Amino acid sequence: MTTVVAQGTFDILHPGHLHYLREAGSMGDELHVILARRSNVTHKEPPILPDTQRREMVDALDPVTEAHLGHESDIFVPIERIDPDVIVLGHDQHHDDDAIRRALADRGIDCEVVRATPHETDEEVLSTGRIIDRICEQRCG
Ligand SMILES: Cc1cc2nc3c(=O)[nH]c(=O)nc-3n(C[C@H](O)[C@H](O)[C@H](O)COP(=O)(O)O)c2cc1C
Ligand SMILES: Nc1ncnc2c1ncn2[C@@H]1O[C@H](COP(=O)(O)OP(=O)(O)OP(=O)(O)O)[C@@H](O)[C@H]1O
Repeated sequence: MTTVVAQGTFDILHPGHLHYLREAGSMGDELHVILARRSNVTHKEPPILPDTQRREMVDALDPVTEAHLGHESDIFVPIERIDPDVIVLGHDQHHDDDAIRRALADRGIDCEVVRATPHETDEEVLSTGRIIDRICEQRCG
């Protein structure tokens, strides 16, 4: 049994999220997704939707075995509980792969860290931030 972890904000869902979760899911038997707590999203605009509703939506997606709300202060607490074989970082996530590998090793967690690929399509796929910009451009006076 191979357990895979994906993670992110997942505010307003779009096909880029599905691509990432399908790819992560294809790497194992179970896919657990950790959602960033609103209080920890400080590197960009905080999510519009509440933590519980973002978790509920991701939990309902086909590739996902279970979605979990992240820890408030220590991102390795859910990892210790889930005990994954693979952590899949998003293609554009700002995390330092080697720093995560070192932190896992320091805690005695034996887990691979890999990067997902970008979603390549002919049609433009907007990120959550760009969807919100588009709503503002088209719907706000
Ligand atoms: C291995 C791993 C575990 C994480 N666990 C948590 C967590 O428990 N709580 C949390 O608020 N954020 C957690 N995060 C951070 C977010 O899921 C997300 O990666 C971060 O907010 C960056 O957002 P981005 O998707 O815009 O890059 C974790 C990230 C990684 C790489
Ligand atoms: N177009 C895409 N292709 C592949 N993966 C994507 C794409 N968009 C988002 N993801 C992945 O989905 C996960 C969650 O993304 P997240 O919701 O944090 O950001 P986002 O959708 O890019 O929006 P934002 O504009 O808020 O950064 C991340 O791992 C991210 O890399």
